[in-house]
Amino acid sequence: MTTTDRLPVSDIDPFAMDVLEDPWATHATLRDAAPVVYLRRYGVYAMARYEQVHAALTDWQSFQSGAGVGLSHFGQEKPWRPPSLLLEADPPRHDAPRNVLAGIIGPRALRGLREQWFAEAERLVDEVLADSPEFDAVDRLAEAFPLRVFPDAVGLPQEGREHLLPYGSFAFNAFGPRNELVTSALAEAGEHSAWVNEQCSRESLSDNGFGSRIWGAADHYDITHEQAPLLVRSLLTAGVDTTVNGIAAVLYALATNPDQWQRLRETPSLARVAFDEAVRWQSPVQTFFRTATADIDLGTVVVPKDHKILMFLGAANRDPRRWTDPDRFDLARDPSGHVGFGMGIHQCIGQHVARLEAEALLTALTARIETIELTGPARVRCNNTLRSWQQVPVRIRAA
Ligand code: HEM
Ligand SMILES: O=C(O)c1ccc(-n2ccnc2)cc1
Repeated sequence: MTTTDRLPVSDIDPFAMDVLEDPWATHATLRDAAPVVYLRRYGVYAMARYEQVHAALTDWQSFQSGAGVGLSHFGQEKPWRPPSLLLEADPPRHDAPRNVLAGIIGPRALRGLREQWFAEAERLVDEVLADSPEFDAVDRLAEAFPLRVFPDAVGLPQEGREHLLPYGSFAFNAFGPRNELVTSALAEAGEHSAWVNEQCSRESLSDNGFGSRIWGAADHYDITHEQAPLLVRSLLTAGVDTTVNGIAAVLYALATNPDQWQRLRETPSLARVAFDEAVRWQSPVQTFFRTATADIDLGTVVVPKDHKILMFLGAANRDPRRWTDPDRFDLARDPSGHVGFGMGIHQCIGQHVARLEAEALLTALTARIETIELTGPARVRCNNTLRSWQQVPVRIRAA
């Protein structure tokens, strides 16, 4: 780390495979270096402390999303696909799409799905229990459950759903630099993208699902008919990979902290707290970028207009300046205020879907399983944005 005119400069590559595999030490280095560190390799300004990340997330006027929330600056290079109407938009363009989606996947809208998703979780856990007591929790639970409930809730046809995970994985890699994670998936990305785009059309979507309700919002002039397919695309991009890795995170947390698993079994109503504490502790979405709309004077540093700022959500969620014993997964903690779902006007609109899926699965598991423990090393699947799990091998003992 060197400091030129008080701006700490670093040659750290946060998108290197070894850092993506195990980011925590790099986060500590960045946090301890300074409130803002210039990453010379990418020419971006990194924030890893809770205070600065929270401030950037809640100041959309200075830290815009409209130039993209990845490394690429949409004003300087062509986006790989038409920009998101929510994630990659600022007010006022951001507002109507956000309000429409809030009405369709917000907490009230999900009430009708609770009973069905809880029943589906019980069916899945019964099936897993009927097989071997040793299995991969990523394959049998973290991937299986979201894929059982979410595509149906959107109103997708059965055919082609295998495109969802690889499409999402590519989209999350595409927020980062064009490294091997992007180039190695380019060939197949076109096919996944074509299927996803096709599902966004009105005729692809079954009645009364999230997708047809988005088209209904266009019929009521809440958004235009040109915007409707892009809103459906947001759901297809965001709706699976995120929850798969959020659920993998909470299963990994519980399998590696038996005392916390027992605490959850004694008090199953802690299921939602357990999920949010896992989102804080692992941060399934590790980073997002912003772009300076003007020279931003941060006291120690001025971020020049049009430069990218890299916000380390995962580092902020483990900042000892904000959290007591931050590296510990602890159900006694109140995790509210974590930035794992972002903060401010872009705060995750799908967090309620994610929490409901996790609550349904954890409730089914705590009722049926006495113990869950790791039987071997868990394996990370490197991704430029997601903390993604390849494998979490567990052994369970039925209750
Ligand atoms: C564990 C699961 C999830 C995590 C950790 C997560 C994380 C995040 C984060 C950090 C943001 C803020 C982005 C920013 O500030 O630039 C965000 C926004 C968003 N999320 Fe999620 N997400 C999850 C699940 C979902 C799901 C299941 C959906 C859809 C069904 C979804 C839809 C969205 C949308 C549309 C936005 C953009 C909101 C806006 O810009 O107004 N997310 N999410
Ligand atoms: O509009 C899109 O394509 C899009 C929207 C949201 C996400 N996202 C990230 C974390 N939670 C959701 C990803 C992609």
